[in-house]
Amino acid sequence: MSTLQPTILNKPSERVYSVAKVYRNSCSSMPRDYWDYEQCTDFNWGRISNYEVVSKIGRGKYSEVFRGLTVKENASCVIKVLKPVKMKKIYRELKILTHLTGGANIITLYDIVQDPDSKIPALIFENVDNVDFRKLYPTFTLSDIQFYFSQLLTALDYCHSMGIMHRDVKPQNVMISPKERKLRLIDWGLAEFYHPGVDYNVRVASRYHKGPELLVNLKQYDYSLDLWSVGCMIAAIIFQKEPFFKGSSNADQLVKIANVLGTSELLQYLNHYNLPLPTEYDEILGNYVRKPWESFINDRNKNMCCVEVIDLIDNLLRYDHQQRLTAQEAMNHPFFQKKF
Ligand SMILES: Nc1ncnc2c1ncn2[C@@H]1O[C@H](COP(=O)(O)OP(=O)(O)OP(=O)(O)O)[C@@H](O)[C@H]1O
Repeated sequence: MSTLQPTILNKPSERVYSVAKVYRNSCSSMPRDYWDYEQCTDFNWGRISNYEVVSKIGRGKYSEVFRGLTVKENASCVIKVLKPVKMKKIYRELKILTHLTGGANIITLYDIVQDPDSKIPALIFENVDNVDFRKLYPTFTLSDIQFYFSQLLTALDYCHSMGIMHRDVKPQNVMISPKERKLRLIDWGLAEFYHPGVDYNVRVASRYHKGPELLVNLKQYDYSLDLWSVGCMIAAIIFQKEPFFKGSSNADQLVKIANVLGTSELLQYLNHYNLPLPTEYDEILGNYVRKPWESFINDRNKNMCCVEVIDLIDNLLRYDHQQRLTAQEAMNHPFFQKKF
């Protein structure tokens, strides 16, 4: 076996100002090949001839996705053909998926195959008969929200416990088949291994679901980033405002957040971690007073706005990532205990 070189993947920053409240040593307690997707890249490749493309279902930034069939069993599957990106990113997604597959409500990875000529990898997944969230979410009762979000939080608690942050939680990445009452968290292409004190790239997640930490360039973020995105999803459904924070650019996204959570509270957050407000906000950030959640209640959504769900939203949509509920705390929140 060749000796592994030192790596920056788990190298803490010179100034460590924030570490995860939970599961901070999940990766360090595992052998190096668990998290080192740069130097430990042995995978069991399957045979591409075992799968057949049926029709196209989607096109993402990083892939083309097809509905497919397994040749032997004639069973349905999903084939995600990756676009040419850095091998490092591909290996990261493959490694993370091989660790997480089999976890509750995590999309199951059946196989990884490679086109023999182009060497382009394709991932073979279980199929979910997803109903588009724009059609599905408006039909949700509080009991449905309770059911599906406890499923989503279970998936997140599992990946966090395995030392992995998803970093792109949004409705488009949560497949739901209401007929089977099945939820699967998909798209692990931006997911990353968590190591305490490491500076991460803040250019992750999709604009409307980006946590404030990403928008203020706080690089030592952790699993709690995913809980912000969950908060955005729940708030959007409850208040019938999709998406809940609709920024027209990354900078405007933070302005939209400050408009609700307040400007002085944002400055307090930055102050707490001794970080400057990036200069791009100088001209655009107004002095907003925090809005009470009740101000989002109206005649159309009032039946959804129970005290417990508002309190859950309040405890997820916190500037300070360390003050947000963890996935496990969220699952134990009174909203999930209530009988509807
Ligand atoms: N297992 C699956 N079952 C059903 N549909 C799926 C499945 N996997 C992916 N899809 C569909 O394909 C789309 C793209 O998949 P995915 O998000 O994994 O690709 P991506 O290239 O990383 O996308 P993005 O640009 O949004 O990051 C999904 O939004 C979904 O509509």
